Amino acid sequence: MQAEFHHFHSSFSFDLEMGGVLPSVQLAYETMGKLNAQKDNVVWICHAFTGSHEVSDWWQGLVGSGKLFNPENHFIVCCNILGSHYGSTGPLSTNPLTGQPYYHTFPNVTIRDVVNSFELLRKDLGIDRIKTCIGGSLGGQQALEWSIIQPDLIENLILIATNAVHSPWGIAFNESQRMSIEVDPTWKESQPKAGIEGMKAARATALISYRNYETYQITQARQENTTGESLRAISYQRYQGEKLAGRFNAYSYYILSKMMDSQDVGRNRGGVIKALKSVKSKTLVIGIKSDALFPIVEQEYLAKHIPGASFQVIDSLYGHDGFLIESGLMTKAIRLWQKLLRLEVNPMADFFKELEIRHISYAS
Ligand SMILES: CC(=O)SCCNC(=O)CCNC(=O)[C@H](O)C(C)(C)COP(=O)(O)OP(=O)(O)OC[C@H]1O[C@@H](n2cnc3c(N)ncnc32)[C@H](O)[C@@H]1OP(=O)(O)O
Ligand SMILES: N[C@@H](CCO)C(=O)O
Repeated sequence: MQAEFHHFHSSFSFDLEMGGVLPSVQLAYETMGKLNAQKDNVVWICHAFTGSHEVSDWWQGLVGSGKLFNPENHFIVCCNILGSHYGSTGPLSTNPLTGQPYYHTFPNVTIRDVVNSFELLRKDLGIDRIKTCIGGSLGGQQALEWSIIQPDLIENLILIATNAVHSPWGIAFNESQRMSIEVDPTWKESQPKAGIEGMKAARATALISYRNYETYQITQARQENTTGESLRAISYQRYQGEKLAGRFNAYSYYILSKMMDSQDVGRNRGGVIKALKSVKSKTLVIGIKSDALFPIVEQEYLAKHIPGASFQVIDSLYGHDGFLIESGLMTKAIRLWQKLLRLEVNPMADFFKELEIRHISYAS
């Protein structure tokens, strides 16, 4: 079944959490399958940092005919997030008030703003209930936030390699990447490629956090009797920067890294634990053992405080990026959870008693 691409447009001004305003909003989104008569087959997939709404492309292992999310049974929706590069309102869009691209004037957008923009699209599509909402990393931050903003909307929530509050470690990585962009002399300019060399360096730094020591040992092993520029890890870092520069812009990179930093589900809600306790969705949390950026202690924390949540760990050579790559393991984990839900079994209670000490130290 073919993916369909659409644009939603709202000509109303859209207020942002940090005080900015977008005079109008456009959202690019992909759908697969059809909304059924009962309107109970919606799967909403939230994409990550440099991803796009083209989930049929970047998550082929999970989405498609015969896959876990099958358009023959499900109505699958994935929406490009505000501030991104792929067709939703972002820094390269024209500001209708000035007739010029936003560039540096694009306002800060938080995870909550993204969820509020999804709400516009959801209502336009006539969706009253989401059967399953799933996301990894920045996408998981959106899915979690949505389940808190609208506690009766999402029946099943799947959070992968994500967190409730973005950590000082994660913020430090993001700030270091923004610093790389800022020192690019073209960053001050107002043109689509401003800061692009800085963004290449930022991506190379980010890659280190998306993978880990072991990944590089195996995929970029030193060859015997080589040194200098021919060391594999050197050309790999440079190639990855070039590759992203071919499909993204530095303004979006900057804005979306700040969006990731904004994640704190407890903000103005009486704290993180209170916010997590308000989640009513049946929840599966998946952590990746080798994730250096969103370490599994963050997913343990989610699963401990979201009522009735299940928790599964998968092993991957790819660290954090495993959520984009390990389709087989994620499918297995989700199918097992679906089976346990049918049997009404939650094997988590004893597990969390054992982890109590670690959670206390993480929360304090
Ligand atoms: C239009 C769009 O693509 S947007 C939607 C898709 N993108 C997203 O959703 C964003 C998230 N995706 C990603 O971050 C990545 O694509 C991932 C994590 C899924 C996979 O990462 P990849 O970069 O493909 O994997 P990996 O780290 O194995 O690198 C492979 C690439 O590096 C190259 N490479 C590997 N080692 C080296 C080296 N030593 N020197 C130079 N190049 C190298 C490979 O030739 C390969 O190049 P190619 O991508 O042009 O084929
Ligand atoms: N590789 C991912 C990592 C962020 O989760 C991306 O570029 O979106």
